[in-house]
Amino acid sequence: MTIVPFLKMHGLGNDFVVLDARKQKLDLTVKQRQRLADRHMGVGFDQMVTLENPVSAGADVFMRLHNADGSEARACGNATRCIAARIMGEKGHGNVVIETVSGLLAAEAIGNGHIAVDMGPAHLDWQDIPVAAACDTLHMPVALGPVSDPVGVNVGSSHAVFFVDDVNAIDLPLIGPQLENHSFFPNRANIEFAQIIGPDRIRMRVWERGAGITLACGSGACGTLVAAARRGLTSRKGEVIVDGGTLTIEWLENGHVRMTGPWTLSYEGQIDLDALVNGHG
Ligand SMILES: N[C@H](CCC[C@H](N)C(=O)O)C(=O)O
Repeated sequence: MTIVPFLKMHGLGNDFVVLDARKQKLDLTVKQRQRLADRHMGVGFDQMVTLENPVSAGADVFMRLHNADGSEARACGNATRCIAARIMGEKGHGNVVIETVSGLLAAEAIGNGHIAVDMGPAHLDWQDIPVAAACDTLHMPVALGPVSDPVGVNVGSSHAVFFVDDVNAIDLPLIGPQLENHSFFPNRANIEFAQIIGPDRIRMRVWERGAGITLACGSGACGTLVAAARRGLTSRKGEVIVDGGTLTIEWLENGHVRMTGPWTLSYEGQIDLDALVNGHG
């Protein structure tokens, strides 16, 4: 038996299983993660977060991320707010630094249960997305059915943002997976569809790399605001309205992206990981 501290947390309906591996090492296989992610056989999640002891000085915790398909994710905005809130509770103060494979993320409690996170710099070069061929990421040569000409942004995770007239008219389950796995994205990509509502408001829906349709994607909201500002469609600060709620995103003058929004904890307990991931049937 491997009894592990277990949390179910949510950022605007983007849902996470949080396993605490700070006292005992956890090393799940891809198949075991997929089993845990299964909403019928396991517990279900968009991303799984494993908390580990930090490596870098100044970090309060290390956050490792995996998608529902078992693959590793390099950033997750919604999970970062959840973990920041959790670690703030542990430490008893409102400023924490979360370490990830993509770097150190500083988070701050700003009241009303909201957390602001510096998601780090928005990377815009084609090699940073990454994409298969040299291009200006402001206009990437990708098209499928009714959508074309996305903007590429890497905010720890890779995003391709397509601007559309009506996000509700997009057949996400049809074109989402084809774009995620498009040959132009050698490491796959998160795919956002964005509709400009006003100079500081964007409606966005997402097909997440490794997780499919989710109700929200924090790094995707960051990428979307940066893409819109680069195209001159919005200012550098605005609200991104996803299916699960609203995030405030600001592309700071120093090139970093600041994301502000809520978090939720719905369950706290322990699980027998062996029984759950290996199954009985
Ligand atoms: N839900 C996450 C995004 C996860 C990105 C992941 N799907 C990948 O890059 O593989 C968020 O709130 O930012």
